[in-house]
Formats: sequence, structure tokens, C-alpha cells
Amino acid sequence: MLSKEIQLEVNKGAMLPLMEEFYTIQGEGFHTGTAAYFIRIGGCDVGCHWCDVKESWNAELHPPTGIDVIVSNASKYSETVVVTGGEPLMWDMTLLTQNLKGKGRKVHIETSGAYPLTGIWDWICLSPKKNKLPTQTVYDNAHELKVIIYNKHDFIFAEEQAEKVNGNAILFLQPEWSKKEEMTPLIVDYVMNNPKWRVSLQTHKYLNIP
Ligand SMILES: C[S@@+](CC[C@H](N)C(=O)[O-])C[C@H]1O[C@@H](n2cnc3c(N)ncnc32)[C@H](O)[C@@H]1O
Ligand SMILES: Nc1nc2[nH]cc(C(=O)O)c2c(=O)[nH]1
Ligand code: SF4
Ligand SMILES: [Mg+2]
Repeated sequence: MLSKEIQLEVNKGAMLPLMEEFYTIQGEGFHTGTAAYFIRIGGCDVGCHWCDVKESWNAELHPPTGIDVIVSNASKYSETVVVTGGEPLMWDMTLLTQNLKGKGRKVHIETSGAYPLTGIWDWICLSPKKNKLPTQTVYDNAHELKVIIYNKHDFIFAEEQAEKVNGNAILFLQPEWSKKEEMTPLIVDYVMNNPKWRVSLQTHKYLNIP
């Protein structure tokens, strides 16, 4: 149990349950191949059975950390900071993003969109999940839509989500990692037949980097 004081700071978004932070190469989506500092915030209740960071789900396992500390670490490394999780939009992102922007950083988010949008973002990557569909604010503001393909039905889900997202969002299909041998060839065919979509791979896993 957190003390009352710390709980109040977390509620305001002045402290956040920080799981890990690392400087790496963005492995996925539109900004693939570019250097970025990742901040992974604990806590997620969406429950994707194939999630590759299940250790993030229980926020209580990750210490509430002041955003001043998070921002000063992140600013040392990179022009671009990617906020991910867990599900970062479970927390109020206003103060974190204001402070990162104050340091002149470009601020990106990786989100399922399952909670309303908070924060000021230079780039929003929406990866919608069937278990807990995105809120309208995230559909309206996303810069990219990245749908994970675990089975053939996910192509239908992807088209449904493309109908809901704003018309400027760039559309990606990304194979679920454990199904990549089976799904990647289907994605390749699908994109050739439906060229509004692009392929996204988890390139950091091929490069053996975080
Ligand atoms: C771990 S999630 C954290 C951010 C947020 N909860 C979300 O789902 O967008 C980061 C990205 O990894 C993707 N992802 C998670 N597990 C994956 C897997 N096994 N294969 C492919 N992509 C995966 C998610 O869809 C999301 O785009
Ligand atoms: N290199 C690298 N790129 C990523 N893009 C999105 C990631 C995430 O887990 O949100 C991720 C990640 O975990 N590592
Ligand atoms: S929403 Fe993101 S963090 Fe949560 S279970 Fe799904 S992939 Fe994992
Ligand atoms: Mg990842």
C-alpha cells in the first residue's frame, strides 16, 4: 500500500510507477530505426494473452518515481522520448509530457488507447486491442494505427479499427512475435493487395537490443 501522500502525487501524475527506462532504437512502426529513450510505466488491465511485457501489469511492483527524476534522466540521452508500458494512459500524462516538452524533447506514446487521452504528444501510436477498445479521443488524435496480427481474424479487426481512426493516421500491420513465421507471409500478401497498409516488424528483437 502506498502512503496517502504518495498516492496523491500518483493521482496528479507527479509520480508514476516506473518499471524501466532505456536508450535504444525504436523497433516498430513509423519511426522504426531511430534512436529514442524509452520510459516504461507499470500498470495495465487490458490483458492481451500474447503481451511481451506481462511483468509490467501489476503497478504495485513498480516504485512510484517523481517525474522530475524521470525527465532529467530521459533528457540526458535523446531528442526523442517514447512513453510506453504497461498502459501509460491509465495515468495522468499531463505533467510528464509538459515537463519533457519544457526540456525541448519530442514526446511519443505507445498506447492501446483503452483510456482517455491525457498529455501533449508529438506522436501517438495507437495499437488497439479487442479486449478493451480505444476511446474516441485516441482514435481522433492518433498519428499511426498499429494492429497486431495473431490470427486471420485480426485482418478483419484491423479494417474495423481503420474505419474508426482519423483519416490521417498511417496504417500498420505487425505480426505477433510467437506467430511471426505463420503470419508474416499473410501480412505481406495482405499489404500487396491492400496498399493503404504498411508492414511493421519488431526489428529490435531481430537486432537483439531492448
Ligand atoms: C507492450 S505494449 C505497451 C503499450 C500499450 N499497452 C499498447 O499495447 O500499445 C507496446 C507495443 O508492443 C506491442 N506488442 C506487445 N506484445 C507483442 C507481441 N507479442 N508481438 C507483437 N507486438 C506486441 C503492442 O501491441 C504495442 O504496440
Ligand atoms: N526497441 C524497442 N522498440 C519499441 N517500440 C515499442 C516498444 C514498446 O514496448 O512499447 C518497444 C520496445 O520495447 N523496444
Ligand atoms: S495493452 Fe499493451 S501492455 Fe497491456 S497487455 Fe496489451 S500489449 Fe501488454
Ligand atoms: Mg516492447
